[in-house]
Amino acid sequence: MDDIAIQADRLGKRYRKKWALRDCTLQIPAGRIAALVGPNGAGKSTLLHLAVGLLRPDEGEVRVFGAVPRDNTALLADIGFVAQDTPLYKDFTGADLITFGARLNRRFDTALARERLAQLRIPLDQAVGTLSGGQRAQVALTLAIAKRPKVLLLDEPVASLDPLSRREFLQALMGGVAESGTTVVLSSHLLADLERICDYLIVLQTAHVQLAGPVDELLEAHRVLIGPRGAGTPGEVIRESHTDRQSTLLVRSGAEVVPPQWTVQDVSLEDLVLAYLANAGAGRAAQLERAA
Ligand SMILES: Nc1ncnc2c1ncn2[C@@H]1O[C@H](COP(=O)(O)OP(=O)(O)OP(=O)(O)O)[C@@H](O)[C@H]1O
Repeated sequence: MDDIAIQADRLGKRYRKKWALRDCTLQIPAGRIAALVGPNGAGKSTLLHLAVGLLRPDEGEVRVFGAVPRDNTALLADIGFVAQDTPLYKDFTGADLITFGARLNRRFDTALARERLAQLRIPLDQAVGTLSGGQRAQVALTLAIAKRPKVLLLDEPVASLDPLSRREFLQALMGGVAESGTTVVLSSHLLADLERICDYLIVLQTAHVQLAGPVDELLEAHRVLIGPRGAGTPGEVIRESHTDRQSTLLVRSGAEVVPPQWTVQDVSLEDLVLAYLANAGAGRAAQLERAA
């Protein structure tokens, strides 16, 4: 189906006995900018590597625009991928890499690549191995964008950028994507950045999907309630904290009427992600305790 860019069905990847990703079922609609979040080791890079076909699943499957990436090399032209450590041929200059990119990719936009690097004042004639970490990240991102992919997978693309470059990069990404309709999946720990630009959210914790869906629907479906401790609560409690007298709850709510003793507040993306991660963490700790 063309309106679904990435579809995972019970997708799993294991290293020896340990699952890096398990039972991952999700659909990322085309044209979205999806945030992939979760703590270190949650399985974010594994999911991205499976989606680009660099890893083979041990269970289930992932499809990109309906095709299985590992079996379908033609699909690679439609996928741009920047790995976490932005690997580049270190002895090559930016100009070499642009020439290389243009030879390998039919749709490669040489002018865009040159312009972007010039704007960033990254010299085209310098070996990329001698550029700073942030500059190398920008070169890798530029090459991926210039490929004009239908799906762009970015593994922590802004981690090594300074705050201004980060903001500029994310703005450029949003602008470029809005024009071209590219679907972007971007993993990051920087929730405030993600809140500004992403309209789809995937939360991973210890190899499992905790939450996935359009950001606006997820924010709409949750709220923070503040009220007297012990009062009955409407909705499913995801996260709670208490003082002697007062409770603060993050709840998934339906159409229930909130009793008047509760004050209702909207939820931010950061509140939502942290609540689900903390909740999952508590659930896992209890499971481990029971298993011990
Ligand atoms: N090549 C490998 N061999 C063995 N275990 C691996 C390998 N690659 C990943 N793992 C394990 O799989 C799990 C998921 O790793 P992954 O790199 O996908 O996490 P991540 O969410 O991207 O983490 P981070 O935020 O630190 O980048 C981790 O427990 C990791 O140790």
